[in-house]
Formats: sequence, C-alpha cells, structure tokens
Amino acid sequence: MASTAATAALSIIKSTGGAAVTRSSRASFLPIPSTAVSARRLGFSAFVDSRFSVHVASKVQSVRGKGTRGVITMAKKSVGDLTSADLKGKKVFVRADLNVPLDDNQNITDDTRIRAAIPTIKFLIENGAKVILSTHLGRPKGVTPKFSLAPLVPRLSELLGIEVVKADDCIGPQVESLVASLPEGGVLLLENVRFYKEEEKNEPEFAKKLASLADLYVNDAFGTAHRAHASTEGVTKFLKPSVAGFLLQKELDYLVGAVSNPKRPFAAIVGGSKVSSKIGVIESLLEKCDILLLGGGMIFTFYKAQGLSVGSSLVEEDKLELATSLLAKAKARGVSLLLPTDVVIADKFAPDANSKIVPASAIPDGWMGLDIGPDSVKTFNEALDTTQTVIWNGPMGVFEFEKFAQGTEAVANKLAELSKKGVTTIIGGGDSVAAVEKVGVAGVMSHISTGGGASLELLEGKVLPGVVVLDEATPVTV
Ligand SMILES: Nc1ncnc2c1ncn2[C@@H]1O[C@H](COP(=O)(O)OP(=O)(O)O)[C@@H](O)[C@H]1O
Ligand SMILES: O=C(OP(=O)(O)O)[C@H](O)COP(=O)(O)O
Repeated sequence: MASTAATAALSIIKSTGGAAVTRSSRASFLPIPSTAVSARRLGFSAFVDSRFSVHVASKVQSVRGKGTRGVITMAKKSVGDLTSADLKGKKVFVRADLNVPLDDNQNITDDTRIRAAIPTIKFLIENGAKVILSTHLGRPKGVTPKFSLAPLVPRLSELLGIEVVKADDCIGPQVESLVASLPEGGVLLLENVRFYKEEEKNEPEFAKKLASLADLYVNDAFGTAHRAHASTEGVTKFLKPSVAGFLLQKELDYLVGAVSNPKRPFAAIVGGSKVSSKIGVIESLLEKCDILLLGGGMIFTFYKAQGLSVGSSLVEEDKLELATSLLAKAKARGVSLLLPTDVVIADKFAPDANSKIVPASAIPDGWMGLDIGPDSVKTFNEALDTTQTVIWNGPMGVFEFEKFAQGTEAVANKLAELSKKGVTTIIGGGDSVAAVEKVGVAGVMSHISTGGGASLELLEGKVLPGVVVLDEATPVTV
C-alpha cells in the first residue's frame, strides 16, 4: 500500500524540524464549509476554513505550526515567486514534459503537453531569463533519430512567438556555446535527455553536467515528476534555487489540494480495467471522499465477491477478499459506495459483439460486462448532483468500442454539466482524459491532468521525487 499522506508529511517534518502536519482528518473538517483562497505566494493554493486554519494544498510538501498570530505555512517555492531581478539575464534550466504523441510522419497528434508548458516559459522570457528547455520523448535506448525533438520546434516557436533554437545534444561543447550565445528572452531546446542512459539512472555526474549549463532550475514536468531522473531530481542537488513551474503547481493544487481538502460533498469516480491497478487510489480516496462510484472492468470482481454470477466478465480471482474488505472499509468510514446496478453485456470482446442490458445480478454464462447500464448512469447522476467536488479516474466501460462507450460518455457529460454549475471537476489522467476529449468537453473541466502515472501516484498519496526535492517557499504567517 502507498505511504499515507500523514506518513509522507511526517517524514517532511522530521527532515525539516517543522511543526505540525497540514493534512486534516476528514472527521475534523466535514462539517465546516471550506473556501478556497489563492495563496500564490506560497507556491500553491491554500484552503482556509471558517476557523481560519490553513491547509496548504500539497500534503507532501508542506508543514504548518500554530503561532500566536495565526498559522505559519510552508510550501514549495514557485516560479511565480521569482521577480525580474531574480531572472533577468539568468540561465534557467526548465524541465518540461513535452512527451507528445507523434504519427509515422513525425507530426504531433496532440500538443496538449506543449501548450501546458507555455505559461512558465513565457513568464521566464518576459522577465528576461535565458531558457534552457529540457524534456524526454518516448523511451529511447540510446540516440534514436525517431525520438529526436526536432518535430517539436515549430510548434514551440509558434506558441511562444519566438524562434526556438534546438541543440543536437543536451550536454557538451556545442550546447555550451549555444547557451553562451543565447540572448535574454531566448529559448534553447536541448535534445532528448533520455538519449543518455545516465538520465534514467539519475547519475550524479550527468546531473551535474546538465546543471552546469544554468543558474537556477524550474521543474514543470508534472508527467515525469514520479520519476527520480537526473533532469527531474538529480539536478536539484546542484542548482539553487530549484522551484516549481506553473503547470506543476496547478496539478498539485488540484490533485493534492482540492482532493485533500475538498468542497464537500466530494465524490470520486474510479473505473478502468482492473481493481489491482487501482487499489492504492481507491484506498486513498476512501479516506477523503463522501461518495465513491465504481465502474469499468473492476466491478465484476466486486460482484463476484458478493456472490453474484459474472459470466465471462473480467475478474481477478485473487482480489475477491480485497474487494470485500474495500466494501467494508467504505461502510466503516461512512462513504457511500455505489456499484452499478445494471450492465451492458456482450457475447464477445469486440466492437461488433451482440449486446444487451441486464441487471448486475443477471449476467448469463458466456456473456461479459463491458459497460455500465442506463439505470446505473441515472443513479450515478443523482449522486453526482449532490456534490461540490468530483474526481474521475478510469473509464466506466470499454469506451474504445462505440457500443460500450455510453456509460463513460455519460459521466463525461455529467461532469461537464456540473463544472458549468461551479462544481470542481478533476480528471485524473489516463484514459479518462481521452474520454472527455472524445466527448468534446475537456475545455469545461476545472482540471485535466497532463500526467497518467504521476496523477495516479499522487492520488495514491505517494510523494513524487521530482516535487519533494524542490525548495521550500518562505514560511508565511496568515
Ligand atoms: N468492463 C470492462 N472490461 C474490460 N475492460 C474494460 C472494462 N471497462 C473498461 N475497460 C478498459 O479499461 C481500460 C482502462 O483501464 P486503466 O488503464 O485502468 O484506466 P486509466 O488509463 O484511466 O487509468 C480501457 O482500455 C477500457 O477498455
Ligand atoms: O507520458 C508519460 O507518462 P504517462 O503515460 O503515465 O502520462 C510521461 O512522459 C512519463 O513517461 P515515462 O512513463 O516513459 O517515464
């Protein structure tokens, strides 16, 4: 099981000698209406409740202590804390996650991650910094032309409104001379940092070489923040200050802040194929949410654990006891856990399968459940209508097949409707992002994560190595 938030925060306290943990127990804050306030100076949003105690968004990066004047808070330092005086003429190493999909002709098929990285880069160039931009692309083993960053240059230049220069390497003499000739407000894109095996091995000598190019470090690579690599973790040992970029900060605001101290009622929707890959997320969310809606392939393990017949649906036989214990845990915590009451079943796993809708308790032999049914959608919608915060991770069915996409699309549409009414809606990465994009409602959600694995780890309550090493913000008394 993932380390709990409290454990994570406590380990920070031990290492910093700080005071008390920011994370509040659900019991102590359930009856109190919380108002989100922006505390940009802290580097993350903070949430202030009616008793005026502060819960800094990031449970893993912050501590608090109650003094006579109020609550002292500490969080990660943000690029927004840096001024022109800090940045003008300075060489800034920016680690972004520009790991975008390319087609066979090397065209970018989804530029979301490039667009998400722009605010930090723009802020830096507008303040006269010299930006040394680094990212990985794919998982190359050594120098591999198809993983070169050359295809990214035109789009980056277009979005930034300047000509981005690209180096053929990420360390070495050519890079050093390009850095030396970089003007204030200029951007130099280093070649794929994973062309060196030392990157993923987080070798200190390699990190030192990367760091030697710059004066300070900004990590905005949320999608890679769960990797302890040279450019995400190692460099921070050689570059001060090391601060969070705007994207990283926003991801933490939502995936940690809004989830740890949500506007209530707070619902979590968890789907996807297997319960085994979502155990950590479910257990962690069960500690925080008021309502838990389950969908996707994992529900059949829960049904079977309750003695129902599931036909040939996906079942993890070795997780039946776990499913039972999760149901018991939800009950003990007073979380309203809803399993679908009806399902769309198929006679084979194929887009053209015969299908029908049956109650969850009536799946015939030889048929498999591939989506949640309309009654379940209705019940889920009614539950969601009561909420103020919703987080969603994992599709409700095999949404890649049109016949079995309705449950997932219904959830996407419901969240869009709620978002328009002011409910905080968070899409926690992975296939749920693909689903909201397919339905065309991505633009209205409060937050869509740019990291699949990283968001999953955050939701499990894990500490991200690329975040924990960043500098602390100056403590602030509120
Ligand atoms: N009832 C089901 N049976 C089999 N696979 C399913 C079912 N429902 C959803 N899936 C599959 O789950 C996959 C996504 O699972 P997962 O990787 O755990 O989610 P995410 O990427 O959102 O974290 C999708 O490819 C989807 O087709
Ligand atoms: O695409 C990424 O992760 P994701 O597929 O989990 O969102 C990141 O760029 C991290 O890549 P990696 O999983 O090769 O370390």
